Formats: sequence, structure tokens, C-alpha cells
Amino acid sequence: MSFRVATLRRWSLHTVVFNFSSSPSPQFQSHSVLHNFLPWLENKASSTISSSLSISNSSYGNSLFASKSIQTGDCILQVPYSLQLTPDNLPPEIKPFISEDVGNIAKLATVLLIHKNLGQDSEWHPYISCLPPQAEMHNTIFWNESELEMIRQSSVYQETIYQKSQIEKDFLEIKPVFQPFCQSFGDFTWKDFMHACTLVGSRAWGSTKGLSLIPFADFLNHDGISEAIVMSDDDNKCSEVFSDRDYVPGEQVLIRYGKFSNATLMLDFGFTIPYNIYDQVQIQYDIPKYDPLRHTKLELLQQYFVPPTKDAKGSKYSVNSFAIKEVKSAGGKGKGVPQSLRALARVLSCTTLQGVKNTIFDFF
Ligand SMILES: C[S@@+](CC[C@H](N)C(=O)[O-])C[C@H]1O[C@@H](n2cnc3c(N)ncnc32)[C@H](O)[C@@H]1O
Repeated sequence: MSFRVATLRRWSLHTVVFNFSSSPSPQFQSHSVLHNFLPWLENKASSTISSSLSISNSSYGNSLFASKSIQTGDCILQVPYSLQLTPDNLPPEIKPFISEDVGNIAKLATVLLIHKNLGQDSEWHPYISCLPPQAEMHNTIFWNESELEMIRQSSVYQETIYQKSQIEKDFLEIKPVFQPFCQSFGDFTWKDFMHACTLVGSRAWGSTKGLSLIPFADFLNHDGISEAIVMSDDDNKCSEVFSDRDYVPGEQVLIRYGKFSNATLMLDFGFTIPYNIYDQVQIQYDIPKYDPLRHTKLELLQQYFVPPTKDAKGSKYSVNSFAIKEVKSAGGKGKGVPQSLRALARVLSCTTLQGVKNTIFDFF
């Protein structure tokens, strides 16, 4: 059997940490809409999707709960590929006219919008009607100016601006293609498009089709320390999840979306977690132009500090920056000033070439 790990789709790369407490409580979906969802999906699949999970609400919005005892290693859900929404679901009238430059998130968002506009006539109506409205999403692209001002110094701010500009670019490409088909597929605004892109960005997994919305699996919420992840079983053509622990009936079942920092979770998913073992802070630095040692100092820092592995196009901070993943000290984790920060402070404050050279011996 060939299994692949599916990771929830990322827009780009991020870092920087700031602690937000829990988000406002979501408006709850009506009980009957949620209750009818799994029978509807299983009927569509002509197979059992899950015999051990049920849908309900929690403070995280739609959530999956153990409906009976679950043991470590149990397969808790199987969603056939044929029931997943991908960019391939774009109507053939539109598909050929969408530029190669438009990303998969935008394409899949367009699929969602078409089905949303079709309302009850859409075969996906029961799924679409369970997706959270924009008012329940707290991703930073929905923050107002004064909220964004609070994170202005962080790279999440830059990432938010970048993400918004990417969505705008895709919107301007897709909108004219869509226009002649408004009669059939309805119309959408910039706000609708941004909401749809954020839905896709926060609940679609990378797949052989580029990106897949996996109904039911996408009601699972995130726990950074869970070992349970969404897997792709190409032989059986389905996505599945195996439990990483035992659950008693009524407990919420959680999975790990990816090894994401709080900055990534905030940007792409609209929440953070209090103790995040994958957290990291992006430190940006610059040396004043009037510093006669500027060139030497920059060269040294760029040589010894590892920059982010991937670069987000348009990000200003990626060249002179490095990530701090974990603070270690003699007394244990999470205390003290990280070695790399002390090294940075020392380099920045050097006033002689010899001083800079000594820093190499002391720190690097
Ligand atoms: C893949 S969906 C999970 C289902 C979602 N709760 C819903 O209502 O459909 C991801 C979204 O769930 C919420 N979420 C997931 N894990 C969370 C957590 N640990 N804390 C707070 N919100 C969480 C966030 O709104 C996130 O964008």
C-alpha cells in the first residue's frame, strides 16, 4: 500500500510569534444540518466514511467527536478521492480560460463560489452550508487597520499584506473570465472571493490534484502535539486518518495539520495555541548605513545565521533574518536569552574590526 502524508495547504512562509488568546466563540451550525451531514456524505459515497466519529460544535467551530471508544491505530475515517473537491471541478466552460498564473487556492475557491451561488441546486449544498461564514474567521487578512497596527513590526504583517495582494491578483484574473458565465454560475465580489480563498487556505490539503477539500476530514481541529495526520492512500483512492491515541465516547478527536508556528496558524487558520512546540520567531536585523563596519557585520551575520528555508516572494524580511525555534538555557527549555540573539546583539554593538572577529570565536 502506498501512503502519502497530506499537509494542510500553506499559502507561503511565515514566522514571528505573538500571543493571542482564544478567538471569539463561533456561531454554531444548526444541530440538524450537522447531524444530517455524515449520512448525506455516506449516501453520496455509497460507502462508510466513519463509524466512530460524529459532528458537533465546540469552541473551535465544527468538530468531530468520538461516537464510540477509539483505540490507538484505528482507522477513524476514509473519504474517497471521488468525494473531494479539487481545482479539476472547475466547469469546462471556464477552466481553459483561467491563466496558468492563477494558483490552486484561487481555482478551488472559484469552485466553492460556483457551488455556493447555485444554492440548493448544487450537489454540494449540504457541505457548503456547513462551512464557516467570514464573520467566524479570524485570519489576519480579515483584521481591520487598528488590529493590523498591533502586529505592524512582525513578519505576519508583511505576510498578511502579501497574501491579500496575491488574492487580489488572482481575483483580477478570474473575474473577467467568470463574467460571461454569470447567468449560469452567478456573480461574486472581492469580499466573497477573499472569504472563499481563506476557506480553502485553512481547510484544503495538498494532493495529487494540487489541492483537495476533503469533506468531513476538514471538520477535524488541530492539536500541535497530535501524531494523527491526514494520509493519502493512492491504492484505495481515499484519504484516511488513523488515531494516535485512545478516545472515550464524547471526546473531541484532534489531528495535526502540520508542524506550524503560531504565526502560521494565525495567518492561515485564524488561531494560535498556548504552548506550541513548533513555535518560532523570525528575527529581522539591519545595520545602520553610517556604521563603518556595516559590510563586515552583514557578511558575518549572513554567513552564520541560517535564513528561512523558503522565500515568500515580495517579503522584505527574508534576507537579513533568521529564525529562533527553541530557547534553551542551562536551567532547561524556555528560559534565558537565546545564544543567537546574544550573538546578534554583540555583533551590532561592536565598534572595532577586532571586536567583530572576537565574536566569531565567542559565539560561532
Ligand atoms: C480544517 S478547519 C476545522 C473545522 C472547523 N472548526 C469548522 O468549523 O469547520 C480549520 C479551522 O478550525 C478552527 N480550529 C482548528 N483547530 C483549532 C484550535 N486548536 N483552536 C482554535 N480553532 C481551531 C480554525 O478556525 C481553523 O481555521
